[in-house]
Amino acid sequence: MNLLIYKTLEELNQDLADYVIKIAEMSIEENDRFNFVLTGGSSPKALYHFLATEGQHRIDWEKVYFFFGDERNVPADDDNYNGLMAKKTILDPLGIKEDHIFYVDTTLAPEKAAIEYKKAIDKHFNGEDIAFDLILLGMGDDAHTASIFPHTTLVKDEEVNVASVYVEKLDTYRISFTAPLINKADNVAFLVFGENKAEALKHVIGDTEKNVDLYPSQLIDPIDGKLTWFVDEAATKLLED
Ligand SMILES: O=C1O[C@H](COP(=O)(O)O)[C@@H](O)[C@H](O)[C@H]1O
Repeated sequence: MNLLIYKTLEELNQDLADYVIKIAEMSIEENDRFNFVLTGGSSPKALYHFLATEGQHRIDWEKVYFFFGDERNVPADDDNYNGLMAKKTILDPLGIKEDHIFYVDTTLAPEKAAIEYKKAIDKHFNGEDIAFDLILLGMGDDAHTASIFPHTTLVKDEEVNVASVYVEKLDTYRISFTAPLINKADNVAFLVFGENKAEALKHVIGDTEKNVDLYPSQLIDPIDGKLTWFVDEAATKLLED
């Protein structure tokens, strides 16, 4: 595990954008495509804007396929739909074609949406091992990542899959990659900043004994891939040296 700590958000996003571009270049050189899983929520907006502006001419974006590590069970035109946030901040600005974007179909019931999403992934990988080139993840202040929330069925899900999950504290369904699917990726990067994430980060990174039911982000540990944390100083405030 590699922990990178930044003084400012600008430095963090600049470095993370460079890291995304570097992995994209390597993937395109090796496989002529880059399979990139986006994270949702509010944290990645500035990074996506950065990639769509400063990163615009640095790689061939036509060779990039975009996926979502989790989705909220809301219509595609709802502001909470992760796909809409990505559409506005990175996909439309870069002119990404629809057939390179794998949105979660929330017109379907959550369970069916998850099944169909996994089917679309299987089809894209065409029998090859499903190892994404890069999965970006955020982390909530309750230590959830993707939509693997504390004390939910997803914490114990051992299948390499996309699953639907009922999140009691939000009284809503989510559709999410399982931890085993995330852990098959070649590269996983967490983007975490802000003082409100400090308590969760302290446990996720700092605890010697794991409690994944309470801190689901502890489940992320790529089997053969690399895990990198991009965090700001505020989020590391409670970490011991
Ligand atoms: O609900 C979600 O939350 C996490 C963290 O979001 P943030 O707003 O604190 O950045 C996010 O990673 C996940 O994709 C999203 O659906």
